[in-house]
Parts: sequence; C-alpha cells; structure tokens
Amino acid sequence: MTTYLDAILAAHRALAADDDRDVEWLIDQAGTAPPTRGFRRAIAESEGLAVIAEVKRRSPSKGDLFADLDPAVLAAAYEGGGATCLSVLTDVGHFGGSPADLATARAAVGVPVLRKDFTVSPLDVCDARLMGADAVLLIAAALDDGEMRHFAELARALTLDVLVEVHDEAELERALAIDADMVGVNQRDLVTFEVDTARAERVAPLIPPSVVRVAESGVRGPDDARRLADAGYDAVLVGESLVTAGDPGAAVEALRAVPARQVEG
Ligand SMILES: O=C(O)c1ccccc1NCC(=O)[C@H](O)[C@H](O)COP(=O)(O)O
Repeated sequence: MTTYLDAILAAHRALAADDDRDVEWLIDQAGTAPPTRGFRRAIAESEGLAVIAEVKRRSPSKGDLFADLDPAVLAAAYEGGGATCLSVLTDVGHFGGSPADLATARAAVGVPVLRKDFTVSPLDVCDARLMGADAVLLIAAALDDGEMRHFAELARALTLDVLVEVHDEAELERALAIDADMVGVNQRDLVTFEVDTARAERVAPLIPPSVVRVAESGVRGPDDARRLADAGYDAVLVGESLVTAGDPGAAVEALRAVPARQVEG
C-alpha cells in the first residue's frame, strides 16, 4: 500500500532527481551565507519548557488551517509570546509553504528557525542554509542510515543544527548511531496521521540526558505540554493549535509557563 508519506517523499525525490545544480558549487554558496542563530542552544538554555512555534498554512490531515497567513505577522506574534524558536514548513505541494515563508518569518524575528521539510538530498540541506534556516529536519523514516549520516554531517559543516525526527525506539537507535544531539519524537503517525500521545512518553526515557528532546505534533495546550515536560521533554513543536488560536502570542505564552528539566552538558 502506498501511503501519503510515500507520496510526499516520492514527489521530493523526483524534484531532487531533476535538480541539476552542482552540489559542490551549492555547498560553496551555502558556506558564504550569514551566520546561523543557535537553534539547539536556544532550547538547551531555555528557562522552562521551550516552544518551537510553527508557521503552518495547511496540512494533509486537516486541510487549510490558516491558508493566507502572513509569515512576518505570525512570526512576530510568536516571538512576542516568548517562542524560543520557530519552525516553518517550506513544502509547497502538501503544506502550502515555501522558502519565501521561511525567509520572511526569520527576517521578522530574532529567534532561530527550523526548516521543516522532507529533506531527501544534499541540495535540500544547502537550500535550507541559503534560505536562512538555522536548523534542518531529518526524518528517520524517510532516509536510510547512509543518507541520514551524510546529510547530518553536511548540515553541521554548514553550521546548521539538526533535528532528527523519530517515531519509535528503533528509529531512535538509528538517530543516536549518527550522534544526533537533538531528537524530535513525532506523536503523529505519518502513515495514519493519528496522534498517539503515549508514544512520546514511551520513547523519552530512552533518550540520553545530553540530547535535546523535542516532542512534536498534537499539542493542544498547556495540559499536553505539561505532560510532555513531565515525561522529560525540553521543547514542544506546535503548529495547528497555535495557528488556529485567536491570539497566537497568548497561546505561546501559556505554553511557555510550563516548567522543564535542565539539559545536561
Ligand atoms: O501535519 C500533518 O498532517 C502532517 C502529515 C504528514 C507529515 C507531516 C505532517 N506535519 C508536519 C509536522 O510535523 C507538524 O506540522 C508539526 O509537528 C506540528 O504538528 P501540529 O502541532 O499537530 O500541527
């Protein structure tokens, strides 16, 4: 059975296969981009639970959330509410995002920004750096071990932080094998789209204390955030409940009031 995730990945891999830009040239270009803001550091140094607030126009599971949002206005509201970092979906076809959304959001704030996308090639990593991202997402379910290691090394060489997204214990093991220092546990099953709130709690104790722990998806408010902080998470990555809140800044502020552990090392 072909899943929605398979379809998204096939689309990204087809785009990458048609992209004839020279990777060495692109790496050189990316190497001259302005300095990055420390995404991992901002979370590790956060007082209380860190909040990664997402700019998300639409989703495959819910359709339009806030299709005509202004990335600069939303980003500024998030920052005003105390967001530690931003996440911007740059996938055009399935999420209605774009690289321009990321560049616009980042220019409006001082906090670091994650490019949330389906990274399938070294060109994607370079593009992330060139569009202004401070961190890049690697989804374990989308990559083999060789790709994950290669993209993580390239990202680090370009001073990008790397968030490795996992769904279960086996994917966590693969993330730790490439020395991931920031792991996101996605509570949403990318095949069924169902949010399993027990998933993040089950995986958290297996993540070493020096690794920054991010819980992703399905966070509806402070009660969910408190439960995840109690399970040992340092940050929550939140999209839908923030973009659909009447006052996104206040919604971030409520999440930021949740206490969290101190990251080691
Ligand atoms: O959001 C989806 O429906 C989705 C479906 C398939 C792959 C990825 C998907 N979302 C990307 C994300 O990881 C979320 O936008 C992010 O974790 C925030 O989730 P939420 O707070 O539930 O909007």
